[in-house]
Amino acid sequence: MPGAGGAPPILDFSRFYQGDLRAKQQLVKEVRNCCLHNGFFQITGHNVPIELQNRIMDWNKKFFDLELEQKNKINKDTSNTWNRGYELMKSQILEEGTNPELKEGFYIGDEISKEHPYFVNKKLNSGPNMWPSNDDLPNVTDFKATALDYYSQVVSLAKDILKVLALTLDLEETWFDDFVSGAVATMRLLHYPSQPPDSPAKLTRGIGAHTDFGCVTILLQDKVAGLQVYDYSTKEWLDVAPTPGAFVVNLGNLMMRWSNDRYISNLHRVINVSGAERYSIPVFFSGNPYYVVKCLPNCVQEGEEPKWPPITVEQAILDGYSDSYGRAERFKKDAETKTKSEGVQQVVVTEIAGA
Ligand SMILES: O=C(O)CCC(=O)C(=O)O
Ligand SMILES: [Fe+2]
Repeated sequence: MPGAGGAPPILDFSRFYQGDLRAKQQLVKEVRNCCLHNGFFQITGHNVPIELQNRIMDWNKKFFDLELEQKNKINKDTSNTWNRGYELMKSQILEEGTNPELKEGFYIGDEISKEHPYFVNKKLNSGPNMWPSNDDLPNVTDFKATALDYYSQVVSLAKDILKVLALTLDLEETWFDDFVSGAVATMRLLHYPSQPPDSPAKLTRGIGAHTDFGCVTILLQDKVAGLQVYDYSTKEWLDVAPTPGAFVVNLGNLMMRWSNDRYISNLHRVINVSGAERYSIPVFFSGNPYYVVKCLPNCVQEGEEPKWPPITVEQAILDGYSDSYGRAERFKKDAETKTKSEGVQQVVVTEIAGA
């Protein structure tokens, strides 16, 4: 039975679209098993064309092939947008005690205007997006069109996945509609350089062990492995081998809160010891920033207290980001202080993280 154990199984999502009720119920059952087991599954049979997946992955590689100086012109910290643009290597630490992560990123969201209420009110994910110039990245209009097409198709898939998730929780298929209406989502192009084989022991991560902050994440991997999911029953890290055309889907913290921890927002990480460059594209579906997520009535027994207090989507996401980027900032400051106090020019970061 898919979802009963081991690495995230591949489920055929076309059963959601086919109109065969028995097949759809079987899909719901398989998804529920995965949610209860480790909150991860993979899907094929979705409507996002493989050709579009390939095109956005090609652009991902082309973007990160630019010179650092070109990427830095659209650094996400140099604009008044939130979470849009280029993110330098080593700017985040998701796992306390590890080194700044060996990944660089590029954040893209809805192409909203400066008049949009989310931008005016500085709500989550405020745009507009930042794109390289055509001089730096020839044919950038195609990059932009491909990225936005991919983004909107994956966001639409996320909404279908939420319908299935509602059914797994014995709710109406439309239960998440208010949360979905006006939802924000963030797409992140990622590049992980290859790491030395002793990386796990040296506390070097492509991305440290973390859970995702939002509701559901839909991830596209290229051909290079490196993603691992934690298995609580065996206390082992399970590899999620890339499968052409498949998306990896995982539940985020909001889904865990809603279900009073019945569903798992699971730890995962990336350590790329493959010897090759790794690229991936997660799309984080956060939801309507104003929406308040609170324990579902059917996930709490009579007389039992919900494990989590209600929280707005916006607060939950902001907390997650500020923890992880704040940690990287503190790490840099500690490293500087240590450098000054010891009078040395270079800091061996692994020593500090392990200390
Ligand atoms: O690159 C991957 O495979 C995973 C990325 C991830 O977990 C994240 O960005 O939250
Ligand atoms: Fe993640």
